[in-house]
Amino acid sequence: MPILPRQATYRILDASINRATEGLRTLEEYARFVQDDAAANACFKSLRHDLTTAVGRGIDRQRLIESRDTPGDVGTEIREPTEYVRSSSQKVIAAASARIAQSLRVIEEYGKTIDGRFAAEVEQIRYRAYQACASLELAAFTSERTTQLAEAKLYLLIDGGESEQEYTASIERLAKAGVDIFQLRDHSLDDRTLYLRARVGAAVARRLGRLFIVNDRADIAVAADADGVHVGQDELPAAAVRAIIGDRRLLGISTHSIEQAKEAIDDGADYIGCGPVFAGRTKQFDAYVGPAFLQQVAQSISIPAFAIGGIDQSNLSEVMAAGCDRIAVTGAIRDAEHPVQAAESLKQHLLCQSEAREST
Ligand SMILES: Cc1ncc(COP(=O)(O)OP(=O)(O)O)c(N)n1
Ligand SMILES: Cc1ncsc1CCOP(=O)(O)O
Ligand SMILES: [Mg+2]
Repeated sequence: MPILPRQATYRILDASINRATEGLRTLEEYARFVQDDAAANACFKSLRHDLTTAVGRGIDRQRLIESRDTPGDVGTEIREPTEYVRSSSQKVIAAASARIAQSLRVIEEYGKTIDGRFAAEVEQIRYRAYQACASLELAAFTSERTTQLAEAKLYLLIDGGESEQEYTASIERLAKAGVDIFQLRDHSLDDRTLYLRARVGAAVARRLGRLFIVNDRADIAVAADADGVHVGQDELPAAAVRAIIGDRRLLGISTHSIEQAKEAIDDGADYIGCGPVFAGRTKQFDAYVGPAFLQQVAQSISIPAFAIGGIDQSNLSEVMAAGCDRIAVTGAIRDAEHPVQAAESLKQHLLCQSEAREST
């Protein structure tokens, strides 16, 4: 005795099979055209093919097609506003992965009422799909981070703020004003508060499509699910940081000479900080590298390099004249009368410089 009218079961199966194959195709295209990953591309293709074969063997195609009634489907009108928004390709992957998992489960469950062997075959496909989707989603996360880093111009070092609310509101305002990367650098916080601020800051930054880095503390960067960590010359060496953060998070290293910059690349840094260029109010130094170091970096360093130290609107042209169009700042924004306007203005100048360079 069927648990549902056969027609309804076939309608469910038809819709879910379409959903699953569309989701698999979405990931197949990402693996092929975005990741250039032949193995992942082949994996999704074979999942799609195996599902189609299983359906061909276990389900009567004519009944599937006959059951289709798109105009009479009460579900086609129901849409969540979020279905129309994917703020990044990584979100496309996440949505497609969820759709695949759900629809394979639906096919399996309703398939059991038609043919147990078919349901068992779909179950195996579902397990393979879980694994393949998770790998692609992780790879998408990593490549999105790298792309965001490559495009970043304005990097802001922030403290933990007066309260969590003030801190998150400030990140939101400044992200909208054009800050690409936030770094939590606050030596006054206890570990618990540092972790909590890092966690909430990383979540807010991710929602807004910005990167979030933790200063000095690889352990907190991982625990808070931040995008990476920044270390100086006297802190944990790169290999030790990598052992904690893995390959998927970003590693930034401070450099004060061209030799250190080259060493940072050899050690696997994703980006470098170059400074201190000028004297500023945030941190005092005995010596400054000046724009000459930035010029050396521009000529011979291939990874993103952020000039840091006393940079503001008054000396930005010197930094840019040295060939550097990425900066990391604190005081220029924190101490400005209007921090949002200061961020907007710095960003605008940096972008103008990059565009001018690209067009020559
Ligand atoms: C982007 C960036 N560049 C340089 C630094 C300085 O790091 P470090 O030399 O380790 O000094 P502290 O920040 O730890 O005082 C940075 N934080 N970020
Ligand atoms: C942490 C750090 N490292 C080199 S300069 C600097 C401080 C950057 O702040 P500011 O932009 O206010 O000089
Ligand atoms: Mg440090």
